[in-house]
Amino acid sequence: MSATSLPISIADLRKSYGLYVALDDVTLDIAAGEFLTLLGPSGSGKTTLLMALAGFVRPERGGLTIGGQDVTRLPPNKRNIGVVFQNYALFPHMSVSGNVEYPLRLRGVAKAQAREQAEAALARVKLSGFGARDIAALSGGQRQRVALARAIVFEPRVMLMDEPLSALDKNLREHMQFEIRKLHDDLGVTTIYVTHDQREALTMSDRVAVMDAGRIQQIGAPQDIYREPRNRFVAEFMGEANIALSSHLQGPGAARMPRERLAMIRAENFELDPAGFGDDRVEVIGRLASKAFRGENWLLNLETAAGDQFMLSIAANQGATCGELKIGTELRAYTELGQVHFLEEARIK
Ligand SMILES: Nc1ncnc2c1ncn2[C@@H]1O[C@H](COP(=O)(O)OP(=O)(O)OP(=O)(O)O)[C@@H](O)[C@H]1O
Repeated sequence: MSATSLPISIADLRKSYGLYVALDDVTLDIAAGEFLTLLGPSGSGKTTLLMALAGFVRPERGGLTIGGQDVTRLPPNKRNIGVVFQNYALFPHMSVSGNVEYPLRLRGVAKAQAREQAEAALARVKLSGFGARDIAALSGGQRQRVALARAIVFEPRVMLMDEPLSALDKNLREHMQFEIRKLHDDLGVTTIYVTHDQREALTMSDRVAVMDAGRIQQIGAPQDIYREPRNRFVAEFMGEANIALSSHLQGPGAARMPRERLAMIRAENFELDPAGFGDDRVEVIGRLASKAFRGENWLLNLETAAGDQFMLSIAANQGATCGELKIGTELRAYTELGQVHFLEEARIK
């Protein structure tokens, strides 16, 4: 954690557009130096929350503090926050250094000093020597780096990033996920990152806040949220979740489950081979409705007599026979009681 990183506190923040409540009394504390991701579907309020923090959206009620200072009524340029948007928002008519120097020039930093700081920021994002280039002469990944350099050049206390990688192709996107995380770790600046990509959220974050309908449905470390989602919404938004009533599951393990609860089992926690399963065994019996080869795994869809659908993800190196399975075949899939997670009945309202 660097000396510049500060904690953020969001208390009962509310924002409506007409009758539509975009932020429904959001309360959230972010530790100094933390990397927190807001994850949620389109329209869940992620950008509105970020913009309220940046000062571009005015909440009707609630408060925001950064490092203990109340910033709720402070204009954006007084908040000392670095912002990176989806579409880079670079000035196309300025050079790379012109773009990176811009926030410093706005703050009245002298030209020579600004140039020096811009060079240092460009070096941080591995763009040393690119200063004189035109923005138009850069690749998407390089432009995103310029946007990052521009956001860090004035040593902000907080960084806000709104889907900064969504315009990039998959490989570059994955590479940049690590680069951004590394930059965060080097600078130690408190970061709030917005995405609707659950894998990106799991990869990058210290904690993830899952949002739906203007509310935080769950907040926690990536592994905890993935393993122990509290409700159906979070379970289904994070990975392949099979959800069924506990009374619809079979095997000796199922007999020891609480009754009439919603049970969640991740697709990758099923196996087709019973070897190694004992008295904790939980079974699902169903007909193969469809199958798909996805490179590292096979995805099998079973339909049970009770009408439940189960997706099984069978590792390709263990599922050599999956290719031969005929649609309509009855299959028995196995997991352990320890892999069954019980949900609260519904999403938090
Ligand atoms: N200026 C506005 N006027 C009216 N409604 C708005 C305005 N800005 C946002 N909204 C509405 O508020 C809700 C939340 O929007 P927001 O942009 O915060 O969602 P999001 O989770 O960031 O979505 P996305 O992933 O699509 O960017 C949406 O239903 C949106 O239509």
